[in-house]
Amino acid sequence: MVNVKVKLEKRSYNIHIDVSASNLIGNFMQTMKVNKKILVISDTTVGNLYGRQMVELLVKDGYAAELCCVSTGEHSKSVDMAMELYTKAITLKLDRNCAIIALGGGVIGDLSGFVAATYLRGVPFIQIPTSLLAQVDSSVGGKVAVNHPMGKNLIGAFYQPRMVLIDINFLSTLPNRELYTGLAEVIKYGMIADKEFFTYLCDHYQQILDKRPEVLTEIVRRSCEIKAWVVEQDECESSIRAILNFGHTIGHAIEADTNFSRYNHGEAVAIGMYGAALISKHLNMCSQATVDILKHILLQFNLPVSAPECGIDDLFKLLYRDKKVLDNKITWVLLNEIGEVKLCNQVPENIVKLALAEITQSNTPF
Ligand SMILES: NC(=O)c1ccc[n+]([C@@H]2O[C@H](COP(=O)([O-])OP(=O)(O)OC[C@H]3O[C@@H](n4cnc5c(N)ncnc54)[C@H](O)[C@@H]3O)[C@@H](O)[C@H]2O)c1
Ligand SMILES: O=C(O)C(=O)C[C@@H](O)[C@H](O)[C@H](O)COP(=O)(O)O
Ligand SMILES: [Zn+2]
Repeated sequence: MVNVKVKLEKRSYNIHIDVSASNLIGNFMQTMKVNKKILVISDTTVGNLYGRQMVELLVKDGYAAELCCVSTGEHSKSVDMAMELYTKAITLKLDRNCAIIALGGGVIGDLSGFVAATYLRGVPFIQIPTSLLAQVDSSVGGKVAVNHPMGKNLIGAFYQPRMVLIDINFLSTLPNRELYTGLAEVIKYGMIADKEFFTYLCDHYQQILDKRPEVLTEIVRRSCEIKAWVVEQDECESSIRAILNFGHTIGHAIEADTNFSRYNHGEAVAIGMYGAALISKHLNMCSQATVDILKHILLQFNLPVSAPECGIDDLFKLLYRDKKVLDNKITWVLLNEIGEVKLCNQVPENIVKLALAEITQSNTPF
């Protein structure tokens, strides 16, 4: 078992990573000191694959676990769905010592975490991420949220889980498209913080695409380590945590502009990272060669680098819904070189529009 610790004083927790780690759920729950009643939230896809097995493991260890599945997909990350889950929690008479477990991808983690943070003003929350994206990113760090039709994650909180339990075996059933989307966030870690890790991804791309468990374990471990290192320094994003948003300013605008349905999160972030790299190059911060290396690995992992359905002006307006906008100025996460980014709130409009023009061209179909 690989363990990564997130050190946040009283809110510190462990990330346990292993093939078959979820079999130990009962043992880990004993250490949590929570009530025997547990609500497990999943989506219908993951619930059908792993929900019953998880509930049975918990029941075997004496827990009264109830599984509640919401429909699969980004549209479940809504206030309406949170309301349905509050109703479920009230009906089950969950009290403040009863845990909520998120069993699923980032949608389930963000939605369940939001419910856990707000139901009775906060109940214990455990993440069991099943998609690569959730294992490397969304289950760690405590950002929980639902979407508003006008923008991504606009209603949310910072609420840390008590534990993250990562079972690499879950990835065996993950569709390829969802593997690629998780890889977008993995590439992000290389770009923002670790050139050596970026090189590891380039060198092992075939083993990654073949889902070799030892290589997946390594990329999950290193990603969690980088995320923990950033979050420990700035839990509520008043400074350095913003680097985890590399590619997201444009990415979230693309998601909202296409009604959260054409591109999934990682795909939109892939286009957004390419857009941010183009802005960096136009500002002479990084070289064309650096932009090309990023584009190459994105394409190698079957990720898009353009969103031809989007219009420049629509995207430009949506950029201002970013949570990093202060005094009507966008804080951009820009690239110096692979492994090093910089925050910048002085990017001229014409440079942003130049990059938006490039990423809305349809020369690289997806
Ligand atoms: N809180 C954060 O820090 C953070 C970070 C990154 C992304 N996010 C959010 O996460 C969401 C995206 O997460 P996602 O990509 O996991 O999407 P998702 O939760 O929709 O999962 C993707 C798809 O994979 C399926 N799936 C998940 N695990 C599976 C498995 N083991 N086997 C078979 N199918 C499986 C799901 O049913 C779904 O169809 C977005 O809403 C994004 O904003 C949050
Ligand atoms: O944990 C963070 O901080 C991140 O920014 C991680 C992102 O990958 C993630 O998509 C996050 O949900 C974006 O947050 P937001 O604050 O821009 O909505
Ligand atoms: Zn993200």
